[in-house]
Amino acid sequence: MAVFTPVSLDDLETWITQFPLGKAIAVRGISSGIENSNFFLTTERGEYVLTLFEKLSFEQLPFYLNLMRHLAERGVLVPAPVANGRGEILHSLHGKPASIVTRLQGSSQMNPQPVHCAAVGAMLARMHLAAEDFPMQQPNLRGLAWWHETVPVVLPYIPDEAKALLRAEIHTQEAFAASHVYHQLPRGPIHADLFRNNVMFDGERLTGFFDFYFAGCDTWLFDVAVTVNDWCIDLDSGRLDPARLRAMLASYHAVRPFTEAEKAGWRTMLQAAALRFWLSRLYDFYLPREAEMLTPHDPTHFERILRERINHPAPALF
Ligand SMILES: Nc1ncnc2c1ncn2[C@@H]1O[C@H](COP(=O)(O)OP(=O)(O)O)[C@@H](O)[C@H]1O
Ligand SMILES: N[C@@H](CCOP(=O)(O)O)C(=O)O
Repeated sequence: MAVFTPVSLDDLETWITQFPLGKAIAVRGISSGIENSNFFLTTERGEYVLTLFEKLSFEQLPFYLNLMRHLAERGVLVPAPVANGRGEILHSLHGKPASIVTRLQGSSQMNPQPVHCAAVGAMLARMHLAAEDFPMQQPNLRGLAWWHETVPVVLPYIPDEAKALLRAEIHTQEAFAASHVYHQLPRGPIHADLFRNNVMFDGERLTGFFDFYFAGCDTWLFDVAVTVNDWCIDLDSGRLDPARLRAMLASYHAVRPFTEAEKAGWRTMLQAAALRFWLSRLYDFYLPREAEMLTPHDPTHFERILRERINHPAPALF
């Protein structure tokens, strides 16, 4: 939507010399960002994305940037942070934290077919496995603790039917999180927001996952459920699309087979993933941040998905 902090070629002339990228040739603001100031940057060495972080701090960013570097080094298709001569990947520009990452080719596939879902499923499984030995720890900051804190904040704003659903679902999720099955679920760093707008395709070829700024350590199954709830549904009804669902899960399973605990927890996890985004959308809708310039996402989309997952349980996992 905006570039909040402008950057010109003049601003980069000296700053860019710390990187092995040659001279900056062009810098162009990306209008679609909502959190940060993003720029397509052309240098003598190629195409990059420059980001000035408007909200995340110098303390918060190392987890995300190091995770991207760790994944890129292991062949997972994600933007690779560019290190300066001192090996640093987090920098400062105009007083804001800043990074340069490699530019992914292509564009987001907003009308995905089974072939796209299969590619996303396989890359997601590769990502989970590649992140297994990532040494940094950060919880999923939009996980159960945040849901617990946020439910009472949004409850006063929503209609009675929605209140009942929200109360019942948070109880379901608290019981699930305390269960034996839940504690057996494999975990590690996850993307946690792998929607269609956070993946690039060049035709049918997946070129990368990006926007890792909700990443954290949580169950792999939660990541799969978040992804399925966006990629494998009919957008109007929230209903699962059997062909896209099969394609995504089969290709994930072929790389990293689902465990028995994951099979047992699958349906509840699809509900958890719907609850997560219903809650954040309710929060942004009823309690917008000061000077928020954006039209908030529609919360009822995820309320519909949650009802759908409860009333028409998904097919069993492989
Ligand atoms: N590494 C990248 N390669 C190519 N395009 C990118 C890359 N990172 C961001 N973009 C582009 O910038 C846009 C905004 O990025 P995003 O991470 O969603 O910003 P914000 O965090 O500000 O919402 C994306 O929709 C995409 O078009
Ligand atoms: N995917 C979330 C919102 C997060 O925004 P993003 O553009 O950073 O992915 C939603 O749809 O509610």
